[in-house]
Amino acid sequence: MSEIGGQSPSRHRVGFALEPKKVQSFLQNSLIDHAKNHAIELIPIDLTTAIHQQLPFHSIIHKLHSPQWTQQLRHFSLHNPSIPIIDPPDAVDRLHDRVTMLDSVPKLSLQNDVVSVSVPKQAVANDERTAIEGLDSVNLRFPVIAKPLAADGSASSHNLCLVFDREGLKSLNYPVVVQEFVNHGGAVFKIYVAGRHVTCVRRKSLADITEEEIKNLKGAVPFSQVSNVKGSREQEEEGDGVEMPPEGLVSELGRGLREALGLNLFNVDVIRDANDEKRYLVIDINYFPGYAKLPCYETFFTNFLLDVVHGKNTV
Ligand SMILES: O=P(O)(O)O[C@@H]1[C@@H](OP(=O)(O)O)[C@H](OP(=O)(O)O)[C@H](O)[C@H](OP(=O)(O)O)[C@H]1OP(=O)(O)O
Ligand SMILES: Nc1ncnc2c1ncn2[C@@H]1O[C@H](COP(=O)(O)OP(=O)(O)O)[C@@H](O)[C@H]1O
Ligand SMILES: [Mg+2]
Ligand SMILES: [Mg+2]
Repeated sequence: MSEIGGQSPSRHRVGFALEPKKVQSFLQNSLIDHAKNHAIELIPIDLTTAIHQQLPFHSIIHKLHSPQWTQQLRHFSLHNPSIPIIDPPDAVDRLHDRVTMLDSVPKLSLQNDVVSVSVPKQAVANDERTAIEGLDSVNLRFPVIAKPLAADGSASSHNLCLVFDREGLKSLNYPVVVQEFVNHGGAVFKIYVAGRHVTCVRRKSLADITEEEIKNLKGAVPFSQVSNVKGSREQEEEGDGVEMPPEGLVSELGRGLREALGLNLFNVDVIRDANDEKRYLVIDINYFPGYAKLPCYETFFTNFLLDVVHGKNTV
């Protein structure tokens, strides 16, 4: 466990401003101990007390959504310009909107003979009418996936729907992004970035939708229920047997997005089109995601913190 009192002056103290749930899932003893072995102390910031009263910190990492917190952080940063805030709140904000989060991807122009990286066709809709207009404007056909425009960490921001026809557009909680649904073999690749460190894992995803299902399914199906819909197929755990993306793609995408977004701590959800194995699509980017789910997250994250300690490689 971290020592709050009596820390040696040579220790680098990192303050973490996180929801209690995230403190529990992320700041595990195994990480705290591993970092401590490298002279780094990880300290949860007490959110009920001003930050300056909890000094010294040599750097601050944060994932909190309230405007009051952001204001407090900006104020603190203004008066303590030598303490790095990882990452800048304005850059983090860009990930809280499902359109702006993907803006950088096409600008990276990641394509060659073997792979291309893009985003699914999509349009923003404020109501049923603008949804229909939006789908027309980008030449999208059903089925589509509807995602809340705000990706602000609220439970509702993860309530997604598959929409099979116009009728299904009636029941959505607007504003949403209506997005091309791409069959991708039931596996999503999650690329985790922590500064210059990048790694990729494969996870279970939505099952593909068959032509038969497209003919038979109607309305809107909230995600959590998709696997219960009659006719939808079983999928393998964790997308077993699905080939991983090339390493070059993983590192280039991680590095390129880190620079373009001006962020150190995020992950990227990527799928591969089941009908075109060259076509990779970025569908989601999350700020300070669940690193603890990575194998050896203690080493992965501490290596990033060591870069911070040595003042290198933060964007
Ligand atoms: O809690 P976890 O470990 O599942 O992490 C969540 C992430 O899971 P992942 O690492 O991508 O598998 C999760 O990623 P997804 O959006 O599910 O792809 C989010 O980043 C989530 O944060 P928020 O609710 O959007 O603020 C993350 O939740 P918080 O832990 O930040 O609340
Ligand atoms: N365009 C898409 N085509 C096919 N499946 C998708 C698409 N977008 C999302 N999904 C599926 O929905 C899941 C959740 O979508 P995502 O955009 O990552 O939202 P969240 O922020 O809630 O994780 C993905 O992991 C994937 O299984
Ligand atoms: Mg996701
Ligand atoms: Mg997300």
